[in-house]
Amino acid sequence: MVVRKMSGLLILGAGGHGRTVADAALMTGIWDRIAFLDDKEDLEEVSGFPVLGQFNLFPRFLNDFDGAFVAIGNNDLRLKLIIVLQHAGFNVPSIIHPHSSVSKRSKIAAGSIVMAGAVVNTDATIERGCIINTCSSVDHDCYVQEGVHISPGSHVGGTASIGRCSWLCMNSCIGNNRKVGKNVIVAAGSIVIKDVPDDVMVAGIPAIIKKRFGGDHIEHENISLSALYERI
Ligand SMILES: CC(=O)SCCNC(=O)CCNC(=O)[C@H](O)C(C)(C)COP(=O)(O)OP(=O)(O)OC[C@H]1O[C@@H](n2cnc3c(N)ncnc32)[C@H](O)[C@@H]1OP(=O)(O)O
Repeated sequence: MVVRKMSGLLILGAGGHGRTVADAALMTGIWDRIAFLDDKEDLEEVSGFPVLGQFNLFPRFLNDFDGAFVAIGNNDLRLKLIIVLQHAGFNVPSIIHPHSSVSKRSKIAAGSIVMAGAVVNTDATIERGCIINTCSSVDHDCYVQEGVHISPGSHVGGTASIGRCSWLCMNSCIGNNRKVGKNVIVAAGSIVIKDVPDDVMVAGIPAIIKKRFGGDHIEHENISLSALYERI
């Protein structure tokens, strides 16, 4: 008889996104024991899964779980926490929902999730800590940098690139070959037909710049674990 090894997954963030991550993880058949950490006080259980304490307790659980995953919607914070976990020695997996379609020729990096109904096409790269949310698509040869969230129903045409920590809100579209900068928000339902610079919010059809942000990017890899943790 073949006995399949199952594993425990610790999820940081017990909100709606966290519970969706738990669901996807269980659906893969790779994980069979889920527990959460969450900074909400006195939370002991969500959807039948235990909440073991607040985020800062994570080092305690290094030997109790085979993987740890960050399920926080804020792109910058999600990426920082993933880096903290990796520096602390945790295995941070990627999670691919079995009802998504992910090309064998694509790359899905650590801490990224591809949700149900999503498509990642051939030779696309999804870097660390991205959310490829429900029924979205990232087409051939795209490059999606770290910490990006592609919201439900959004589509990225072939050979486009999306910069670090950008957020494509629901039902937005990025034209093929377009470059979207870092720390960009593309508002819901917008269609991007021209390249978008860093640190802006764009909206509409065609999408135009509506807001400009400060541009406070942190080079995460170059700062120490303690410095990173202080920033969280
Ligand atoms: C599983 C899940 O649930 S994943 C979560 C998915 N969530 C989403 O996709 C969030 C969707 N929310 C949006 O798209 C919001 O509109 C946001 C986040 C972009 C709003 O950003 P804000 O900074 O609050 O924008 P604000 O309301 O100040 O609007 C600024 C300007 O953009 C315009 N604008 C905002 N959103 C849109 C939009 N979707 N389409 C067109 N124009 C828009 C406003 O009309 C305003 O224009 P004006 O300056 O000419 O008057």
